[in-house]
Order: sequence, then C-alpha cells, then structure tokens
Amino acid sequence: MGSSVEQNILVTGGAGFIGTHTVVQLLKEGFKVSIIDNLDNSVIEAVDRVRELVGPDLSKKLEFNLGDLRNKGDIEKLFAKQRFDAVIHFAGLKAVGESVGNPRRYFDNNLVGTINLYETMAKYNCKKMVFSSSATVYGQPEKIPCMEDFELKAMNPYGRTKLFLEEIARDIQKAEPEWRIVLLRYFNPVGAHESGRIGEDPKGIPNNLMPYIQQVAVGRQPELNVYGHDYPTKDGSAVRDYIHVMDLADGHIAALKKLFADPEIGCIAYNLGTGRGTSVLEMVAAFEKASGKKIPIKLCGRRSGDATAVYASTERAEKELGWKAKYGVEEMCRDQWNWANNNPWGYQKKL
Ligand SMILES: NC(=O)c1ccc[n+]([C@@H]2O[C@H](COP(=O)([O-])OP(=O)(O)OC[C@H]3O[C@@H](n4cnc5c(N)ncnc54)[C@H](O)[C@@H]3O)[C@@H](O)[C@H]2O)c1
Ligand SMILES: O=c1ccn([C@@H]2O[C@H](COP(=O)(O)OP(=O)(O)O[C@H]3O[C@H](CO)[C@@H](O)[C@H](O)[C@H]3O)[C@@H](O)[C@H]2O)c(=O)[nH]1
Repeated sequence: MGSSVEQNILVTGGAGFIGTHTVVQLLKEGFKVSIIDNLDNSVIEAVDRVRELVGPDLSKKLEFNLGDLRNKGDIEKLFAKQRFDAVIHFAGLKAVGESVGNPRRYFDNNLVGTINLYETMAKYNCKKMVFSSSATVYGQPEKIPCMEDFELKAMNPYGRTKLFLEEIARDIQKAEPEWRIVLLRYFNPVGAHESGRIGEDPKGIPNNLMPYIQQVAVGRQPELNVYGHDYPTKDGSAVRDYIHVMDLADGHIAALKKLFADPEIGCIAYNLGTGRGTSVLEMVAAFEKASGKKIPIKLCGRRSGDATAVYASTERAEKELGWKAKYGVEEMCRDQWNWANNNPWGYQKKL
C-alpha cells in the first residue's frame, strides 16, 4: 500500500476541512506530511484529531507549521530545512459573498500567497503541484455535465482567483516544461471522516448548504432557507454534484501518484465529482433520513449568482487517474450527521 520511497509532501491549508481529511489518507498511504497553515479558518485541535485518527506511529510523520503564504519567509523556512517531493495547495479563502465585499483580501491571500509558493518551489527545484481549483471556474455552464475543456469564466472575485490561478499554472508550466501541475476542480465537497472526529467547522453562519442543514439539525439554526424553488429542475430547487470529502481526499492521492508517474503530464485539470446531480430538496430529505431529524425549511427567492444545475463529467479522472467516487448521498449524509451529532459545536468544546 505505502509508496516505496518515502515521499515528503507539503500540504498548505492542511488544518482545514479538505486538508485534514486528505492528510489522514496521505499518512495512511505512507507519505510524510508537512502542513503549513495560518489557522485563519481552522483550529489546531483539527490537526490533533488527525494525529489521534492515524495513531502515534504515523503521527511521527506529520509536522505542523504555523505560517502564512503571504509571507514568503514562512515558506522559505520550510523549504530551507527539508526537501519536498510535491506540494498539495489547499490554502486559500473561499467565501463567495465575502469576496464580493472585499476582493482585495481575496486577491492578496489567494493570488499573492500562491505566487509566493511557486517562487519558493522553483527556487528549491520542487516542481510538482496539486492545486485546489473549483467547479466555480465553469460559471453558469451552458451544458451539463461539465467537461474539463469547457470555456471557463468567473462569476465573482473568489471564482476569479481560481480562474487566474489556473491560468498562472498553465503559463508557468508552458514556460518551464519540467513543472507537473494537476488542477483539481472540486464540485460540492460534503460529509466527514467516518469516525466523526474530523469534519467541516465553518466560522460564523454557514454559507453552504450542508453545514447549514447540519446546524439546523443540532438546533443552532431554526430553519433552512431554500434559495430558489422555481428552477427548471425536477423539484424546482437547484441541482449540484455533492461529493464525499473522503472521496475527494482519495482523488488527491490519485493525482499525486499520477504526478510522480507521468513525466508528460504537463498542466492538466480534472473534475472531482460523482457525475450525479442532487437537488436541494433531495439533499434535505436524505439528511432527514440519515439523522432522523426534521429539517424545517422556508422556500425563498433565488440566491444571486447561483447556477440552476451543475454536475461533473467524471470521465477524464476515471480514465487517467483511475479514480472514481465511491460514496453516494446516503453515506455523505450519514457521515455528516455522525460528525454533527458528536460535535454539535464543531471543534469548540462549547459556545
Ligand atoms: N469546500 C468547498 O466547497 C470548496 C470547493 C471548491 C474548492 N475549494 C478550495 O479548496 C481549498 C480548501 O478548502 P476547504 O474547504 O478545506 O477550506 P478551509 O477554509 O477549511 O481550509 C483552508 C485552509 O487554508 C488556511 N489558509 C488560508 N489562507 C492561508 C494563508 N494565506 N496561509 C496559510 N494558510 C492559509 C486556512 O486557515 C484553512 O485552514 C480552498 O482553496 C478552496 O477554495 C473548496
Ligand atoms: O442555506 C442555504 C445554502 C445553500 N442553498 C442552496 O444550495 C445549493 C448549493 O449551495 P452551496 O452549498 O453554497 O454551494 P455552491 O453555491 O454550489 O458553491 C460551492 O461549490 C462551488 C463549486 O465547488 C465552490 O466553488 C464554492 O466555493 C462553494 O461554496 C445552491 O443552490 C444554494 O442556493 C440553500 O438553498 N440554502
């Protein structure tokens, strides 16, 4: 199972939602992992729980570094003391609404942070990167399922940072062909580790559907606002491609293995989704079934900027990465509920 030579991976944003789940899988696969995170949207308790999940032996292969990618010196310090075989780059801000009100914060954090990272990687001759992109780069897709070669467009400053960063990656790799870069376009990551020990813990009132439903289920919010019930979909609510965060984590392992194995990979994008669309109302029903809790809903107008229906074509990832999502909506809701039920206040002890 483990990689033959112990490869050392730098994981930026490794204390966050997708980062923690991926770090668990990386350690189990035999990789050595160094996290850099400024804890802007995460807590150290999440990393402690990763250690608890993988046990004392594998924990020895995990190192946490408090640092900010906007500060080149923080990245430099890490590269100066050890060699990295590749970087998985999760660190970034991701709240669409906040990015509209404060675009400079998003450009500074996501763009400057990533450019600093590339500069330092180049300096230390580490030229393999897995980057967290997003289905947001498809904008309002004209056709579904979304294929990787569709035209790309951004709908807001957050989306623009992902689009720019994809373009930056393509330019760098074109100019310096020794770079190998995988751009992973996540659809809607949900669920949690099956242990219920790690999961998503957004600060403040959640913007995204599943964390919001979860907070209704545990009594932190009174009801769910369903944004849009007049879409031309099966039940009038919007359709998305929800993907279990553990499937997503495994997608990163597959991408990493491809990077190491394929010198010709260049810079390439892969969708990570299930290829299935689920409506908001279907998701509510699935969560009610998994949790045994009633989720009161209020039908509201559409949320501005939302697409009607988005889901992935998974063909390229299946064919070239040998990766396919294993879990369906039932397991996503089961694991999300297990996390919520055991940690109603997330990583906080109590409010
Ligand atoms: N969760 C989603 O719905 C989703 C969908 C598509 C793409 N993505 C992308 O995936 C990545 C990970 O998302 P997530 O859901 O795990 O988010 P998250 O906020 O839970 O994790 C991001 C981590 O990066 C850290 N971070 C942010 N800026 C940093 C900086 N300048 N220096 C160091 N650390 C920094 C945060 O503290 C946090 O721990 C992000 O780039 C996000 O844009 C997420
Ligand atoms: O309280 C809520 C929250 C959401 N929704 C609806 O649920 C659907 C899904 O919304 P959400 O969970 O916010 O996901 P998206 O808007 O699809 O965007 C997510 O998925 C994109 C693609 O991965 C990422 O780029 C974004 O960062 C991430 O927020 C949409 O129709 C929303 O209008 C509600 O009805 N009520």
